[in-house]
Amino acid sequence: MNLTLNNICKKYGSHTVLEFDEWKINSGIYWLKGGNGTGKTTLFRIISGQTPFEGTVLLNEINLKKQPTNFRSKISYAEAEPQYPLFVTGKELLNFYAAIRKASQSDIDSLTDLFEMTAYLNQKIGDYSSGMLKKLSLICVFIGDVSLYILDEPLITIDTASADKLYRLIIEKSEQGKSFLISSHQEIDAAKLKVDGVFVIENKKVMIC
Ligand SMILES: Nc1ncnc2c1ncn2[C@@H]1O[C@H](COP(=O)(O)OP(=O)(O)OP(=O)(O)O)[C@@H](O)[C@H]1O
Repeated sequence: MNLTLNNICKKYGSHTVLEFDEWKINSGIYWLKGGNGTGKTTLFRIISGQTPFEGTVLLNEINLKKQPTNFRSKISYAEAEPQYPLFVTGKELLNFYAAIRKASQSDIDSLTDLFEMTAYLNQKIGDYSSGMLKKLSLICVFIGDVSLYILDEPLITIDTASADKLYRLIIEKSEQGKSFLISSHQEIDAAKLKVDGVFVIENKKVMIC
């Protein structure tokens, strides 16, 4: 995996949030640190094709702006605060993801079992607790086969046991050659997950820590 961002500028109105010439990463697990409002979510939204920006984003030479469908099929993005229609059940949402990403039922079953969500799949999402909703979003992000997983604050609201399961899943996927970009305010437990690089956004630029 090779992700390259060039000549990036992102503004909300007249407020410039990101402005840098180049940022590159190769395969690995990367942690994006930083205080509130530094632009982590904005960076993730740019890379996952969720917000307009000036500049170029390439994943394995696939240009986000020129080949958006191909590009997006290589990335799976989990938002910090996932929002889904409240009137659908967990199962309906997962079936939708499975159809789009051509995943097998057995893959979904093993993810729902892992995060102990199988018993709640027939409930409407509106009845889920915030931790259950977060776990459902983590299951969604792991459905299908992509090159790069982008996890925005994956540890918020989930319990320690679920965090440990998430760490193990990240390691397993990484051993299969998948890459991760993870933002977290909480320290990532180095004994449980070894990262290949730590970055921070400072003065609108992504810097290595
Ligand atoms: N849709 C938007 N419209 C206007 N300003 C925005 C929008 N989204 C983000 N911003 C602003 O851009 C800046 C960066 O926000 P962003 O959410 O990317 O930061 P963050 O590092 O993810 O923050 P946090 O850690 O608090 O989630 C902030 O000043 C924020 O107010």
